[in-house]
Amino acid sequence: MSQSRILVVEDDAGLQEAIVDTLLLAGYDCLAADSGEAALLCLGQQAVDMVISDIQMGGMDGHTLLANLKQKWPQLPVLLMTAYANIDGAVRAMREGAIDYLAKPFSPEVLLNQVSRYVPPHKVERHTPVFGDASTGELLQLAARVARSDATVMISGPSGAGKEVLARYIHDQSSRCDGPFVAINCAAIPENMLEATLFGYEKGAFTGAVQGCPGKFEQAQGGTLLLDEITEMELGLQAKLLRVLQEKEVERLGSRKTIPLDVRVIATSNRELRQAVSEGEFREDLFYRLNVFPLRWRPLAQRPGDILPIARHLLARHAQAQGVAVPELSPVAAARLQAHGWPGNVRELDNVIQRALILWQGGVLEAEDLVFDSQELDWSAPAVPPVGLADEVGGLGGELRQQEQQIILETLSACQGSRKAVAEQLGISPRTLRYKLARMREQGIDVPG
Ligand SMILES: Nc1ncnc2c1ncn2[C@@H]1O[C@H](COP(=O)(O)OP(=O)(O)OP(=O)(O)O)[C@@H](O)[C@H]1O
Repeated sequence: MSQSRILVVEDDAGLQEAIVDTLLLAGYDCLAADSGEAALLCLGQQAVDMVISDIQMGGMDGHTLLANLKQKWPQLPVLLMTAYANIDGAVRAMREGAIDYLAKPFSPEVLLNQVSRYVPPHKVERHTPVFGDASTGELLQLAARVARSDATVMISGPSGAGKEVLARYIHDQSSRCDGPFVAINCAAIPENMLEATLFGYEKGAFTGAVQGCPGKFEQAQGGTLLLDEITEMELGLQAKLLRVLQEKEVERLGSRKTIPLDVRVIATSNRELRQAVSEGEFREDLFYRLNVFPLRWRPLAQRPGDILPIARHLLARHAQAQGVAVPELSPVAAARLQAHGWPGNVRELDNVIQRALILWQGGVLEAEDLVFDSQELDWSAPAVPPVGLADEVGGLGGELRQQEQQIILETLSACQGSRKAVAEQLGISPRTLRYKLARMREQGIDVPG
């Protein structure tokens, strides 16, 4: 989400500073000008989402500025400020197209109240996932239909395929789109903190809980909660989650008060959920509760029509962020991208594109600019890894990791792919093993399913 930007036009330096500080504290981005002329100059260089302007200023006054703004940027909301004695002028300005006015003096709350009616501090960007493959088009159509209901959705697919992107799309397509979208990665939060993070806690609920805090469920009220990598949740907590989903209410840790919930839940997993159930790692009742509408993101290589549109989208995004022109892909580079196996899916493609932009020397982006994750691991290759990758793959750390990965692969093969047996044999938790396997896949290592 990006911040909304507001231009404050006020010739009283003290008041200008106070308004800018209030808006910055509330999360807005601000520009300031001390005259109508300076405001127009500023708008010629940077886009803003709203203008707040004084009416009485030396030189160009607020009315003339408003007329100029309406001519050049008719959709731009303009809020005017005026002294009590000049309310008539403010009423005239509203007829001329100002959205509203503030009578001076006003409190910070009144200012924020007025501003937030037209522009929220953070702009919610709604994107349709980029695609070109007919099968992805069908999946997105289905997702948009499911979005209209309040059904719980379970998104499965390999790591980096875009599960979170799809979850966000469902939220954006639903009637909850103006509500919050809250994501929590169940694998990234230490097990002992996950419950408190999900359900919230009251002051004193545990050592260190110096003040009460709402959980992710409460934060997602009126919106959507994404439970990413749900299979990483331990069984005890799964039972509590099931209860919350069934009762549609939550109790913060250390509290008896139940809080009714209006939250749509989307869960994701890069594991085969049925297998996790059959291995006793995932509760069957929770599986059925979450799996009301299953959606499956296929690996990138199985939707080849998506590869080039997503690659071009990522090229444009990263080139724009770096302030460089967006390069075209040469036909050979495009064919290389199309031919690659993408074990790390879109995340791997993103890495390849970012690396390509580092190597790119202008003109068309050539096949030589593409360094695939699997090349990076090719220790016999004499090529020097690109800047920034050397620490990642070289040195003692890289060698040890390579050995560890080799051991994991050998044990996997000896245990005929049983993750449980491998974890036991290597003396690590199944969760740690899954994390390591996911990292290996991201690096392009072919991990047997
Ligand atoms: N269709 C798409 N269009 C644009 N960007 C995409 C698309 N799919 C994935 N991405 C980008 O690829 C990256 C990985 O996507 P995402 O985090 O949604 O994957 P994931 O399946 O949730 O991965 P994990 O299982 O590892 O959490 C993100 O940077 C995301 O923006």
